[in-house]
Amino acid sequence: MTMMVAARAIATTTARSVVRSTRLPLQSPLLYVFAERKSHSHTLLIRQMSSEAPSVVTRLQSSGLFRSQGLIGGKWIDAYDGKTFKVHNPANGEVITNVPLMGKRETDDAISSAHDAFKSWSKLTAADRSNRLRKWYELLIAHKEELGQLITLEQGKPLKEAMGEVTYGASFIEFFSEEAKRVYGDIISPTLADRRLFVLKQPVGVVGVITPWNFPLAMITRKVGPALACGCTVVIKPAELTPLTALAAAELSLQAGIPAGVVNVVMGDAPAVGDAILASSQVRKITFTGSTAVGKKLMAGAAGTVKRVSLELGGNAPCIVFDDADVDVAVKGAIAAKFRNTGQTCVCANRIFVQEGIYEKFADAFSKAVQNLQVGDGFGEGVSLGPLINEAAVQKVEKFLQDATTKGAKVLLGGKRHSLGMTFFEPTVLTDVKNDMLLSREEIFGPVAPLLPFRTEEEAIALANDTNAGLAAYIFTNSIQRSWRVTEALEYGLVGVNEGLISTEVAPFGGVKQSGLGREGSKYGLDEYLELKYVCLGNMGGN
Ligand SMILES: NC(=O)c1ccc[n+]([C@@H]2O[C@H](COP(=O)([O-])OP(=O)(O)OC[C@H]3O[C@@H](n4cnc5c(N)ncnc54)[C@H](O)[C@@H]3O)[C@@H](O)[C@H]2O)c1
Ligand SMILES: O=CCCC(=O)O
Repeated sequence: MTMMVAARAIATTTARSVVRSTRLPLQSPLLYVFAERKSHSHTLLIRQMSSEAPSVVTRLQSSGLFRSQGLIGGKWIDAYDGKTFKVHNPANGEVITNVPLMGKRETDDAISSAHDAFKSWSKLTAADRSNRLRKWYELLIAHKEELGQLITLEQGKPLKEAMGEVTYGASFIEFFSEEAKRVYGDIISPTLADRRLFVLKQPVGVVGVITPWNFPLAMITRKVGPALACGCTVVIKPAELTPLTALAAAELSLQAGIPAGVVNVVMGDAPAVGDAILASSQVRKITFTGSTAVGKKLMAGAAGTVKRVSLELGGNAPCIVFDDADVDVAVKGAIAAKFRNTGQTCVCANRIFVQEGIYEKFADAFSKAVQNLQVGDGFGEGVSLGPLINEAAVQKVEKFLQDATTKGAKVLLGGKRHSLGMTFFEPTVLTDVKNDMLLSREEIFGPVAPLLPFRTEEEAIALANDTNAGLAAYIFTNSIQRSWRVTEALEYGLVGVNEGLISTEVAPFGGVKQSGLGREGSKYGLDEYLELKYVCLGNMGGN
């Protein structure tokens, strides 16, 4: 089918594809490696949530996980001046609750609590810390449904995907409960006979943890798991758009026997909280996930007290489909890499490069698969794309689309706000995109898939690397030689070969260039929270 015919066929089915559907999109690859495998009880839960959405908050309240205060030194606290801010449901704009608008004073107290707690937490045996982390993991899993509901409520992602995030987020606590027991030092061969040389590994101290809204649980646990495993204590500042999941997870940490003060949560005035964390010499490390712009500010701010810094920043992932690829595999992988969390993921495919020989075939198959993505309230049955997080996010997508179409890109599917209103956006496919358009230079963070044609392998590599970002990249090819050649040439921290969803707790996650510093998850994730202390034991020939 030619591109024009494909576009017409797609246009006639667009309306059907974007309304709330009662049909489960079994053929959709989006439902989900990260989501739980479908089960009968799971489907029932989604139906129930769909028809009883207003009672979600009541149900969460009765579970004890609906917390709407900050946590400082084990106590649930309002802002000292009583100020609050509203947390909204992005699917309908309703206010879920008010939470304290905290600033410098509350943050300073949270830091003091974490500093006090560090003295005893860091002295526990690794086995003791491990057991408490294990208990926390078990509680997170035991409350997967409530936590999933909370994520859908404040972040908007489909419930099935939200529960997948709980499993994924909890996996970091489980993994690091085990790694806690594997922090080893070293013995170095001495250069002088009467000396013995050792390397001790010790926790860095109090850690400031600043996280984004797109994964309200997993971005916290990926940092707090290794921090606590090493003996550090934390002050968490979750995103103001999604603080409720963080507070529920913190409540479960207390229930797991993690002592008061080890985990603290403050939120409200982000720059005031951030500045207090940066200014404190008691905070020895800051770990941040979020935009590159804020990451740069924090990195500069950390210089004042020479804190260690880990940064997980924005991406601009290329997804390269070579003409020797299996089209079905490439379509499935590209859909998963693009549309997870409605395109609001740092590792989302931002530019889909397709080799000339396969371009039309891929565009056609890809667009047909995108039509099957069901847009709707995350509590709705069969929904695979929720709303964007807020109006600003929609306006950014619109601006990028306008720039692209003005410069010659063509809309093959979607391209505008969804008829559901609010911040829902149609899943969109663009063809004839160029690498110098705005949406190829910056993260789209929305459900827009730009297809960019290329001729040769060298050209694809050059285009893919032509960005300041370097987080995730994806390639689709059936040639093992090409997969290695291209993987080695890509300036990225993660590469998926014939796979669009690659994040896991057991592998290192992080970017190069302006996508960040450091790695999270895996055995390497521990190093970010450990100081090396070299010890020279002298006079070994004496008494
Ligand atoms: N590399 C990764 O692992 C990864 C993972 C998820 C998201 N991200 C990136 O996060 C971005 C989306 O998240 P976002 O919009 O929440 O990012 P953001 O940078 O706006 O906010 C992230 C966090 O920083 C806080 N913040 C903002 N200004 C601050 C300041 N002056 N001082 C201290 N804290 C401040 C926010 O309140 C929030 O908690 C995207 O760029 C995405 O790529 C990266
Ligand atoms: O948005 C970034 C995190 C997503 C992931 O962990 O795969």
